[in-house]
Amino acid sequence: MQPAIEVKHVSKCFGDVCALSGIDLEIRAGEFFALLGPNGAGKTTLISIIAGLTLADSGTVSVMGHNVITQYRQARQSLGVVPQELVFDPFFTVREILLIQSGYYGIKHNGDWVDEIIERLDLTSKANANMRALSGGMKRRVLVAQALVHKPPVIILDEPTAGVDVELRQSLWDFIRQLNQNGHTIVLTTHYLDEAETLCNRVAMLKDGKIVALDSTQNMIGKLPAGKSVRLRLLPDTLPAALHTLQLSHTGGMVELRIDTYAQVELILSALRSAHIEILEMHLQQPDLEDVFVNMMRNSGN
Ligand SMILES: Nc1ncnc2c1ncn2[C@@H]1O[C@H](COP(=O)(O)OP(=O)(O)OP(=O)(O)O)[C@@H](O)[C@H]1O
Repeated sequence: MQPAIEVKHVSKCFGDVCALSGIDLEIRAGEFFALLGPNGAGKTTLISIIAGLTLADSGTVSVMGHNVITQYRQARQSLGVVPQELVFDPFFTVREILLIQSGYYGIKHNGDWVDEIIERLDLTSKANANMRALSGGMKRRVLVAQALVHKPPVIILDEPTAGVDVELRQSLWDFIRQLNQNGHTIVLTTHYLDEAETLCNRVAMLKDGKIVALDSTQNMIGKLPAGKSVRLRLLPDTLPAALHTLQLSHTGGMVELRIDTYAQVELILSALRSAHIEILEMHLQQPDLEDVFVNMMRNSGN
C-alpha cells in the first residue's frame, strides 16, 4: 500500500545548526504515529518540510504519493497540519476563519462540514465569537478545526495539547481517535509521553536531527532492559529469605523486588504472610514509554 508519508534521506541545516541529518521515515496509511524528541530535536522542522513550508537541503518527501515540492498542490490537499504556534487574524469569527480556510483549498459551500467540525470540537458557543475573544485552549481547538476543513487523509498535530485543560484534551483525543478509526493517518508530536503511549501504535524518537528509535510502541517498551517490579513498605522492615533472590534494592524503608510475571506477586504475598510480615504500602512498577524515552536520550550517542 502507498505510504501516507515518505521521507527519504532528508537533511536540513540552519547555518551551523543541522536540524535534520539524513532522515528516512515511512508512515503507513491509517497509522496513529508519534514523533517524539526533546526540545530542538528537529520535529517541527521535519513537519514543516512535510508541509512544504520549509525546503530541505537534500532528500525528498511525499504525502499520499505526491512530492511536496513538484506536486505541491496535491500534497497540500492531502495534508492538514495543526501547528504549534497560535497565530490568527483577530478580526474574524471562528466560523469565518474556517470558511476562509476552506476557500484557500478551493472549497465552496463548506458550511455543513464546518458546522460539524465546530460541534465536534465543542466550539458551537464560540462559532460567532471574534478570535481575539477566545482563550488559549479555544484557539487551539480552532487550529485543529482549520486543519480539517478540507478533510485531508493525513493529519499532523504538532503538540496539540500544550496548554489545554484535561477535559478538552480528552474530547480532542476522542475526536482524533475517531478520525483515525475512519481511516485518517494521524501523526502526533507531544511531550506528554503517556498520551503517545495510549494513542499511537508506532513511535519514532528523534535526537539531534536523527532517528534514534523507530518501532511499535509495545515493542519499544518490551525491549527495555528494566522489567517489572514491585515496591513494598513492610512491617517489620525485613524480607523473608525466600525472597532475597528477587531483591533489587532496599532503601528508605522501601524494598523493590524484580518480577517477571504478575503471577509472581501472589507468591511474594504468600511468602510475606507466612513470615507474618505486614504490607504497609505496595506499588507495581512497569516500564512505560517515558522510560524508553529517557533511556534512548541518555544512551544514543551521536
Ligand atoms: N528558522 C530557523 N533558524 C535557525 N535555526 C532553526 C530554525 N528553525 C529551527 N532551528 C533550529 O533547528 C533545531 C531543531 O528545531 P525544531 O524546532 O525543529 O525542534 P523541535 O524538535 O520541534 O523542538 P521543540 O520540541 O522545542 O518544538 C533547533 O536547534 C532550532 O534552534
